[in-house]
Amino acid sequence: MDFLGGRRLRRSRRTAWSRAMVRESLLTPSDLIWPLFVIDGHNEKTQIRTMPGVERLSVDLCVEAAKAARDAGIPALALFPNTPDHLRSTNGAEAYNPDNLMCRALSAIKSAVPGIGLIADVALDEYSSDGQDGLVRNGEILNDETVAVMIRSALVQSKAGADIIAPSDMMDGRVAAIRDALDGEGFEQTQIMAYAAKYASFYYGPFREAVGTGSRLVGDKRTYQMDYANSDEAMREIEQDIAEGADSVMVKPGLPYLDIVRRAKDSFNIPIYAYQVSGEYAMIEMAAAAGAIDRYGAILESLWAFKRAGASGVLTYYALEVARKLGA
Ligand SMILES: NCC(=O)CCC(=O)O
Ligand SMILES: [Mg+2]
Repeated sequence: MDFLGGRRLRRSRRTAWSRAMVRESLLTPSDLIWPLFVIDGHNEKTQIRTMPGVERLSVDLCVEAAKAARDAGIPALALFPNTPDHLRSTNGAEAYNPDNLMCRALSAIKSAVPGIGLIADVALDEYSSDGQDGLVRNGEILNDETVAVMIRSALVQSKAGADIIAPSDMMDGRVAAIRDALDGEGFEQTQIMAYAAKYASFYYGPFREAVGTGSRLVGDKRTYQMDYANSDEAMREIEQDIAEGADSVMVKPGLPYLDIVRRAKDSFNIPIYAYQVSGEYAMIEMAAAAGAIDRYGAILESLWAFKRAGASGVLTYYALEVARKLGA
């Protein structure tokens, strides 16, 4: 046969050893960040209907989960509290209660499992009775007033043991404001992982069930989260958060936004994380349960795609399962 230059590209794919030799990206346990949903109580776990296989855990069980994660080689956990209803309010004051669920989980894990990184989500949706990430006045999401509350929240979290503050709210100016406040209180070593390009996405549905905000949310988040039609704007958001002092940035959701991950990787010299969100998890689980796809094959393929796109790591509900299997 007369090939162009005689090249047979299949040659390198013929055997397992050769495929391994030419593989361009790797997936290891240290690429996986595990989100945990925290609830009140002791020895409590509750199911999340739309996230089969993921459970909300009381603080003592989060400590056990953290030990398992550490033993599997997972570098960090991302914590999300399901705040009891009676502690949610329009001003989100529970966000800066030093004894809130988030802070109790941070300090319990930090003292029992000091070797694992703790990422604390900062946004008001987990504490507000409106289900919005910011304070609401006459239907408007207030920017600067929200940032003032977030600063207080970030400080109590840092005192409780957070290693990384992760503002997920998309308010303007919050990275600089949090950096400034942390430095002023002696938390110069606390990192900021900015949810820099967070899209107003339909893929967050199951997460809202998990943290108990879905049923309260009135309207949507399109005045602060990004329009899924945009890519240039994501570069401006990332550039801004880096300028404000972010140590790393995040793109969210994950798989539908791999173009953003790749573009960010090519444009900025900073670690980029992607969040494989709850709706992505649910799609894989439900397709697999219906017999449509091979479950574990699809999971690995999805996680590898993030690495191929240039992500430094992935926040994924599959972290423990995959880290264990990769390490086995
Ligand atoms: N700050 C976290 C989210 O907003 C959603 C994540 C998910 O859907 O898994
Ligand atoms: Mg921004």
